[in-house]
Amino acid sequence: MMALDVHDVSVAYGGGRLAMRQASLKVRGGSVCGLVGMNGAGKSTLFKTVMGFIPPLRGTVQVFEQPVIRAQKAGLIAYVPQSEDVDWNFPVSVREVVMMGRQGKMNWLRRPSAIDETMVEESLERVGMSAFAERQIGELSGGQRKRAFLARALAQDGRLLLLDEPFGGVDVGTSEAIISLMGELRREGRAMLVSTHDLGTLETFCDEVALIADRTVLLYGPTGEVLTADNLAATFGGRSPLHAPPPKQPAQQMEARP
Ligand SMILES: Nc1ncnc2c1ncn2[C@@H]1O[C@H](COP(=O)(O)OP(=O)(O)OP(=O)(O)O)[C@@H](O)[C@H]1O
Repeated sequence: MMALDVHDVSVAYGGGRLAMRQASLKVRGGSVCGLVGMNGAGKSTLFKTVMGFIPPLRGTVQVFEQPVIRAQKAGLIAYVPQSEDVDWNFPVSVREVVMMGRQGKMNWLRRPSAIDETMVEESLERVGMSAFAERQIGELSGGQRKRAFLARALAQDGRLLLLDEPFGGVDVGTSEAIISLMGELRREGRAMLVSTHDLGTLETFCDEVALIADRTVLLYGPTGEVLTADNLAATFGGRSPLHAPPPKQPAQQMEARP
């Protein structure tokens, strides 16, 4: 089943300039799609559109074959924000953050059930954060902060996970733990859209990659096919970060040498 189907979507903030134009992208259930592009290319805008924060001016977004609003209400979409988007001074413990993932599933009294409690404990355990459950979020390291918000997404039990730069500022151990967790989630049939600036690791965890440039999806498809020098040059404005630039001297000049 298609977990995410973005079809011909254009959006604008506050009715101004287009921040996303005619973008299309599909992500299957049980797969990971990497999202790469320069700063300002439109990755966060795509996330916000998929979460239903910005209504498209044109086009459609479907999550597990439902309109976004319905998918959100059903708790199908879980979001792991960029660290910059979180107020780390907010007085809340790790366990409380993870419990927030259960809110959509609680009754009107908002009192956690035994299932909610179990899901929270299991999620903390899965990301190796049980020992930090009572810690205030402002007192965590960068990697621990990521793990806490990953646990919140796990507790929510979403089927489409949006991870905004999960590898930003984390050490090798945490990066490996996140990649291994993504493998488990993929085997459970969940889908993931993962934005990253770390092109070197894309092939280790992505089934597919979407290249975002100039506020649209330039291209998406199987990782090996998409990550060519030409495609990366088109995405990063001729400055492909994976490959060295071509030699400056034209071939003819070299032939003329003795
Ligand atoms: N709140 C906003 N109001 C108006 N324009 C915005 C807003 N947020 C982003 N934009 C514009 O929309 C375009 C896409 O920005 P977006 O934040 O989606 O890029 P990004 O790929 O996530 O960049 P980064 O890698 O820097 O996070 C940019 O031209 C940006 O200036």
